[in-house]
Amino acid sequence: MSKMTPQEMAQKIGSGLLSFPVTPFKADYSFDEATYRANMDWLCGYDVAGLFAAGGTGEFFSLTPTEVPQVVKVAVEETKGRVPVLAGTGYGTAIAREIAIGAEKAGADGLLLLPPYLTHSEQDGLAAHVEAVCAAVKIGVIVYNRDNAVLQPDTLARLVERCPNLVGYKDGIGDIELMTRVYTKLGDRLTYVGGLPTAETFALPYLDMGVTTYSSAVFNFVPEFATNFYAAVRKRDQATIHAGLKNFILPLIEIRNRKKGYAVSIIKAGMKVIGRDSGPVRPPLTDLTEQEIAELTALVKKLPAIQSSQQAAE
Ligand SMILES: O=C([O-])C(=O)C[C@H](O)[C@@H](O)C(=O)[O-]
Repeated sequence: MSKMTPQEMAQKIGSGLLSFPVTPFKADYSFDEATYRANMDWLCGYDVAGLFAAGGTGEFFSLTPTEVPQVVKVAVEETKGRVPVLAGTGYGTAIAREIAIGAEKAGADGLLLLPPYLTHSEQDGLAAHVEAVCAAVKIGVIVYNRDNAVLQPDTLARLVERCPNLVGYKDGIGDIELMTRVYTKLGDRLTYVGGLPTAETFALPYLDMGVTTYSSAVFNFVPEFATNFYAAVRKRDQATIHAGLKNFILPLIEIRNRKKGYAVSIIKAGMKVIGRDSGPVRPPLTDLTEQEIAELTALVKKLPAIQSSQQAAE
């Protein structure tokens, strides 16, 4: 199957909800390919515009540069062309290029460029880093503003002139002024993705800043809720959005905020809650306690009642 052009990829992912699947591990922390395949096949049955293999929720930061293309290859095989598969890449320029090339060879339709490792840098250094990764592949690249990787609008404007395959911008910072300046400067040259932890929280205000989609981690284990919520955001259905935030997202965030790293660990716990146990998180993350899993179970069990009451209200 011919690969999507960067522009086709950008248009597709900007049109719908984005899935960031967990990467299942066995008890010995090795990649659990069979569970990953089962999860991929199941999630492809829902209305998603893209699937990001080995992203943040996929514990990119705990995978080796060799594992990432292996995970991507399985995702590409299992989605069978039903959904575009994008791959995480990152760390320093040399490793980011290596992973990007490997992911493209594995069949990825695009890349999400996560921040460099540890060091902070100036705009011209970040720009050279992004340009080097874009130049290494033909597929589309989405840059991820987050932590030590903050590209300013003028830098982005220079980059899109030099990198035709730079087609997306993911916001992981939550700075409204910066997001507004980026969108005002770059307009429809880029597709914009909301990428803050538990992205549903910010989806409606971000939509008014030109951010038409977001990375939904909870989609992993409550796909009906996540797709209904996204549909409500696109319709600006305030009642459904605020009910979903009040009854599910905000109580989930209360558990998520108890420990560092729980933004990913709680998603793995959610997989256990729905009977798709995807194993432990790899260190340095820690898993939820049994008590916290019981709280999450109670939250998930209430969802059907919430959704049916919303449908009744419509
Ligand atoms: O790689 C990433 O940025 C993510 O996995 C982001 C998450 O999906 C985040 O948006 C969330 O927790 O909803």
